[in-house]
Amino acid sequence: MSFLRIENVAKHFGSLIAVDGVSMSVEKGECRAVIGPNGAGKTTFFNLITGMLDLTSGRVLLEDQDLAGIKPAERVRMGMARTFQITEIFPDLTVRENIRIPVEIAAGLHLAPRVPTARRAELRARIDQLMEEGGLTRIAGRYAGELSHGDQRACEIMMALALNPRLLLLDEPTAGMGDDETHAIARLIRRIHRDQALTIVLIEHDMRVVFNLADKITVLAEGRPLAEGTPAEITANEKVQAAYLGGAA
Ligand SMILES: Nc1ncnc2c1ncn2[C@@H]1O[C@H](COP(=O)(O)OP(=O)(O)OP(=O)(O)O)[C@@H](O)[C@H]1O
Repeated sequence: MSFLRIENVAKHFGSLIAVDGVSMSVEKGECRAVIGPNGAGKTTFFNLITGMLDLTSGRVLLEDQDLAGIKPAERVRMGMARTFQITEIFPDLTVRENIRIPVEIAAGLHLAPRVPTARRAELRARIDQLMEEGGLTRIAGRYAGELSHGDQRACEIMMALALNPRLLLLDEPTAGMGDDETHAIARLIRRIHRDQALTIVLIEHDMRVVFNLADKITVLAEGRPLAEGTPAEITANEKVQAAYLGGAA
């Protein structure tokens, strides 16, 4: 049984076919990269997995459970967390306040009028732990909106992790970053993947990051599956070279 199984999914927007017959099986603990030229359907494919878009056809199964009809918020409760191409954090809150929100949600205490003292200490410890793991402790009191792009992304990733996901979906985690920030985020993702044996699916344009992190790669082109394999197999694949790595991106 694959942890996440996508069966022949399609998404049509009127006459435009954004995703056309894509299947993918991801094993527990795997880091899978989804790559492809601009407009290949990667983000649409993600939105079909998280339930933000309804499928035109096909099936998405998490641990053999068909997710048809299950809303995005419920999928988060089932252990699916994601980050977005454009970072989604609260700019007017500090880093610590940002992390506190999903920690409270995960504990079932968000906006609770009274939090028992014992649980308050437990929440504080969890927030501290997440900030430490994300390299955020040094900037805990800074407003998120004032941070560098890389620190904002690290904050967003740790917010997703605060929900205790079993599957983490990352949409272009290094988009718009310079070399140093890209390396820092790639290191963070590798550490999370290794330490927590988390299943990760990421869309990524930076091939150094993809080849560094991914156990397997799925290549999309014009909404269709083009190839799937290990980084070495994808590098050697002539169809991929022609359609993508050759410069079409
Ligand atoms: N809500 C929508 N309505 C209509 N068309 C859409 C919608 N979302 C995406 N599309 C179209 O579907 C196709 C695939 O888009 P998508 O954003 O999934 O590609 P992508 O591979 O993620 O691209 P990029 O790498 O540029 O982010 C594109 O032609 C896009 O214009």
